[in-house]
Formats: sequence, C-alpha cells, structure tokens
Amino acid sequence: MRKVVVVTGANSGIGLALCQRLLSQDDQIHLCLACRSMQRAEAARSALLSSHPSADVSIVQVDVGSIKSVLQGARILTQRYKQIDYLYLNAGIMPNPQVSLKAFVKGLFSRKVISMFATGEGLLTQKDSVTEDGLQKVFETNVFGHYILIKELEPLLCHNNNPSRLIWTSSSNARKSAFSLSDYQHRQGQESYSSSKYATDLLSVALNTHYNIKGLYSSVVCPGLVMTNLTYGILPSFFWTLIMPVMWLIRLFTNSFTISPHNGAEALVWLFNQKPESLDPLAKYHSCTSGLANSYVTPLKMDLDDTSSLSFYEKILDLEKQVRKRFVPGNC
Ligand SMILES: NC(=O)C1=CN([C@@H]2O[C@H](COP(=O)(O)OP(=O)(O)OC[C@H]3O[C@@H](n4cnc5c(N)ncnc54)[C@H](OP(=O)(O)O)[C@@H]3O)[C@@H](O)[C@H]2O)C=CC1
Ligand SMILES: CC(C)=CCC[C@@H](C)[C@H]1CC[C@H]2C3=C(CC[C@]12C)[C@@]1(C)CCC(=O)C[C@@H]1CC3
Repeated sequence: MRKVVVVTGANSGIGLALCQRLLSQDDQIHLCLACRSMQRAEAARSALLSSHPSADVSIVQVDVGSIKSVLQGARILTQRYKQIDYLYLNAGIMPNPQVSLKAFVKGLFSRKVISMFATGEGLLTQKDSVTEDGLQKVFETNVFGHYILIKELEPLLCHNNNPSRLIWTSSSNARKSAFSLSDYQHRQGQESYSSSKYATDLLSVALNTHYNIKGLYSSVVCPGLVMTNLTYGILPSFFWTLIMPVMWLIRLFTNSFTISPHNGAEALVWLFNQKPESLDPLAKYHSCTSGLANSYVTPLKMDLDDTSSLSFYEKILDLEKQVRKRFVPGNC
C-alpha cells in the first residue's frame, strides 16, 4: 500500500520543497497537495511531475482560513482515502509585517544579537484582521483551521496498528510572552504570528497527550530563516538580495539561517523517517545549516509544560463547540 501524505500550503516555499524532497526519497508515496488556490496547486503539481514523472500526486482545495472550506476539503479527503499516514500542517501567514529598525539596531549592539537573528524576537509586529468565521485570521490560518482539519480526518488518522503522524511547521519566533490564554487568538496585541506559533506548540503537546493512545503522533518543526513568499513579504526581495553576503556571514554564528526552502525542509523530511515513539513530544525539531552549508536537525526543548498545553486545549475544545454549532449539516 502506498503511504498517503497530505501537505497543506504545498504550492510554494517550504511546503513545495518538502514535496520535492519526499518524492526524491520515495516515489512510491501518494502525495496530496492541500492548497487554497487550485491554480497554484496545479502549477505545483506540474512542477513536481516534471522532476518526478512517475509520481502519484493529487490536489485538494483547502483554505485553512475558512472553516467551510476545511470541512469541504476534509469531506473530499475522507471519500478519497481510507488512511492518511502523514499530515503536514504547513500552511501559514504573517500579514502586514513591520520590522522595528530601532529594536534591530539596539539588538545589534546587545548580547542577544545571535538570538535576535535566530528568532527575530522583538523585531516584528503584524496587523491582523477578522475572518468571515469571526476569528482572528492568523490564529485561524496557522492554528485553528488546521485543528479542525485534524478533527475531521480523525477516522483516517487514528489507527493503532499503523501510527499516523502530524507534523506542524512552527517557528523559532513562537514566544510564550506573546501568547496569553485569556486572549489566545491574539485579538489585542501586535504579535499574532509569534502567538499563533506558540499556540501551535501547545496544541501539538496536547494532541500527543490525547491521541498517542489512538495511534496518532504530533511533532513540531522550526525550518529556520528561509527565503520564501513569507519572508519576501517582510522586506522586499532586492533588500534580501543585497544582504545575502551578510546572511552567509551570519551563518558562521547561527545555524538557523537555512535560507533555501530545500534546507528549511530538512527537519520535516527527517521526521518522516523517524519512528514516532522515539520522538520527544516536548521538543521542537529545528532544521539547521552550518557555515559550510551542511544541513542537519537539532531537537530543542520547548518553553512550555503539559499543564499550559492542556489549559489551551480546553479553550480550543470550547471554541470548536461554538464554531460547529454554526456548521451543523445543512447549514454549511
Ligand atoms: N520562511 C520562514 O523563514 C519561516 C516559515 N515558517 C513557516 O513555514 C510555513 C510555510 O511558509 P513559507 O514556505 O515560508 O511561506 P510561503 O508563503 O511560501 O508558503 C505558505 C504556504 O501556505 C499557504 N497558505 C497561506 N494561507 C493559506 C490558507 N488560508 N489556506 C491554505 N493555504 C494557505 C500559501 O498558499 P498561497 O500560495 O495560496 O498563499 C503557501 O502555499 C508557514 O507556516 C510559516 O509560518 C516558519 C519559520 C520560518
Ligand atoms: C542583516 C539581516 C539578516 C537583516 C534582517 C533582519 C530581520 C528582518 C530578520 C532577522 C531575523 C529574521 C527572522 C524572521 C524574519 C526576518 C528577521 C526578523 C522570522 C521571524 C520569519 C518567520 C519565522 O517564522 C521565523 C524567522 C526568525 C528570524
């Protein structure tokens, strides 16, 4: 039986590089690109097939920023497959990012300079908005839409005899101080991205607590700093091109400048090859690239505990109940 691998946000950046790498490693898998734009998904499928002509690649429309679309996409996946072996929860956004030049210059002359480059801590703010579902857009896209997708696909993911895997693209930008349980959607602040990635980490831990017994395992990854549409949205591409020599130099001091989507996907591919029972649910698996451009994976303990992850999970369950009331069959 072919292993079924579903990847959200598969049409560009890290998601697309992951698909290329998975097919290079094993062209017997069935790969399903879960994307919001069918046109961009078709283009990605063509690119994958041109480098792997015998590959088995399908597409499904899923906009993780819309509950209606997630429910429709999950329905199609449920009709199409009996089991999903790997679900990569990779789609993500950072809308309207602003870099604080003041914080950057201050950080350059502080002892935290290396960690500033590795995490972007304190440098970025975003302007979030509210979706048609009445949820914060960054939270719904990066976290909650994916959570609903998992719940809808539960029968395909929970098989004791053959464990299935959830692999989230989180970030080193996930930060406890940006997250608050009383405002877990981050309605109030301006660090919705950091908050959503911390929420991702909490959710992954809670999912392990609840689902390992049913044969479902969740892991989180940090791909490092990767040049993708997301980063080109932070600063224009000419800026990144200009400072590329500086970026290679910074690589001598931090292993988090993976830069290419191929390198950024390192930990996502590595996890594909690991036995889930051997993984640490409290670790984030970082894609790293050395000064000599060698890629490797480093697990680092996350700044969280079981109690906070379970408290967040209760909030998510409550929100799920509220949202589902609006989507009873016939209503959607
Ligand atoms: N680049 C970096 O340095 C880092 C990235 N990450 C994370 O990596 C992940 C991938 O991002 P990256 O490859 O960098 O950036 P890209 O913008 O290239 O990829 C993001 C992907 O997510 C998709 N997407 C966005 N919103 C939705 C939605 N509502 N429904 C379905 N798909 C959606 C995009 O589709 P579309 O083309 O239609 O917009 C695109 O395919 C994200 O979760 C990001 O937060 C984490 C750490 C660092
Ligand atoms: C000289 C130089 C490299 C300047 C760029 C400064 C900043 C714009 C970057 C420094 C660290 C970067 C970073 C990210 C965005 C750009 C920086 C703040 C991310 C937040 C992008 C998205 C993530 O998920 C994590 C990244 C961490 C590092």
